[in-house]
Amino acid sequence: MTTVIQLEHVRKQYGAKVAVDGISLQIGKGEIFGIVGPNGAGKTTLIEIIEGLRLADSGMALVLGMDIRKEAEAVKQRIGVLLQSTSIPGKAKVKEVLGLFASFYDKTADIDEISRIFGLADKQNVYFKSLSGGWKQRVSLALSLINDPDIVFLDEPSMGLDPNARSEMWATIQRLRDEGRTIVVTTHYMEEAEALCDRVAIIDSGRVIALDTPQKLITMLGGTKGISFSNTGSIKKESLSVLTYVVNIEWEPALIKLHSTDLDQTLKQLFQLAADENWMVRGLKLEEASMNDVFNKLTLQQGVGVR
Ligand SMILES: Nc1ncnc2c1ncn2[C@@H]1O[C@H](COP(=O)(O)OP(=O)(O)OP(=O)(O)O)[C@@H](O)[C@H]1O
Repeated sequence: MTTVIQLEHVRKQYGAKVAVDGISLQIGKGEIFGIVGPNGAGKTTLIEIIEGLRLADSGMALVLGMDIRKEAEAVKQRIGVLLQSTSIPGKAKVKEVLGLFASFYDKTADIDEISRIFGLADKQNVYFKSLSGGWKQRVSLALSLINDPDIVFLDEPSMGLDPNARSEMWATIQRLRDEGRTIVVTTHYMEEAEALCDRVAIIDSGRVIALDTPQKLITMLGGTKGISFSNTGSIKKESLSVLTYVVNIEWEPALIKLHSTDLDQTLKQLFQLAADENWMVRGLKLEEASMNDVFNKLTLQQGVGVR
């Protein structure tokens, strides 16, 4: 894997507040790399250091082999950044916005091709401010590619999008990755990190507290899995104590939910218990651990509340 972003002990402090506390990591060419973490974890500060918008106090950030401290302008020509729609002039038409942003760069992508990819061909003469949120987001994404960048930074790319538009956005981002670009995504949606990212770094209090593929993080740290079934009235709470792999029971009037460290063994024991006591397991649902569980477990372990 060719490394396109290399961070060594990057640190940034605002007064007494350490926002980024000695982060080292590598991001490879052609990966979708997710950065997640609670509010105030240091994500924006870290990303803006990599983009050359903020200066680290110490440490080294190499982007496409260039030291961001010394070659920020050269790096900016080769990266794309998803802008908030408020940073885009509303009184300009879509084609004018695309032309304006293209003029900032030495090398530009084919604007007609980009317009086609994002379905903007029919919107060229529409004023940016009159577009809906989803269309504005498409224009923002098109702008982040206007210089045909090697690395694209997407901060909350699907914020405010409906589920269809979100899936479409994910498919587009995956296509960009398949073209060999590197995508760095920050998100507060754990299902987005799980569905979209090849690797995810969980950041808390300025440090990387976990970094791996979503599946490995889930396997390593997800731990328990949920089994729920109807509380039919014929089940006694005390008898569930024979379920040896169950670490927690949520007992509600209509539903019983078991958290188990071994799904298969618990199912076997549950059906055995039902047969022994002559009741039925009705409305059975299995719940796999998710990135949400990983995030909550890790960030709560650090003693920080989550959003
Ligand atoms: N310009 C600044 N001056 C002073 N403190 C700052 C500045 N920017 C960020 N901070 C502080 O640094 C810490 C990290 O902030 P940062 O914005 O990087 O976190 P974040 O993970 O992006 O948060 P969020 O998810 O809320 O956007 C926070 O405590 C924040 O208050």
